Amino acid sequence: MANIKVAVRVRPISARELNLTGSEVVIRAEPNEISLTNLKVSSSKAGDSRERTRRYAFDYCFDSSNPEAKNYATQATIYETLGQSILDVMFSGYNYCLVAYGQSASGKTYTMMGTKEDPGLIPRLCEGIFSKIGQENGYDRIYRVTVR
Ligand SMILES: Nc1ncnc2c1ncn2[C@@H]1O[C@H](COP(=O)(O)OP(=O)(O)OP(=O)(O)O)[C@@H](O)[C@H]1O
Repeated sequence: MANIKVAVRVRPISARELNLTGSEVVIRAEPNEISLTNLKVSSSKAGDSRERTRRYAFDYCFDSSNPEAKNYATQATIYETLGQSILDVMFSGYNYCLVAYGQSASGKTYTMMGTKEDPGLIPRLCEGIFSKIGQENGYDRIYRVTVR
């Protein structure tokens, strides 16, 4: 199993971005692939050396661009897909590092922390840690949880 996994999440277009002229790139997220279509490049590509559609593969791709869509990835979806395996690794005694990377306003804080009403990965993981400890039977293990 690879030691590093990369997940991409597509957030909704903001009102500000909608008003921007020139934001003519269409994003599609499949479970393991993101494709970006530059609408400025014609489908025939006549006289244009640029690719109209570029595809990028990742371990996980979450489409949170449209809450009405069937495949909309909620905060719970992200936790169920990533969080559970993180807990399994942690409870097997390994260290785990979770990093959010992306440009400003791309949704790092929303995904990691979320809101009070709809928490993100970190609060859900904290709950998961304590609920897993609570499920452990017997007194042969002592857990020490620290926040640094
Ligand atoms: N999946 C999402 N669904 C709905 N809204 C989102 C989502 N992701 C981000 N947003 C909204 O987009 C805005 C920017 O997100 P956020 O603050 O998480 O970005 P950031 O990457 O942490 O930015 P910065 O690096 O500048 O701190 C916020 O208003 C947030 O609520």
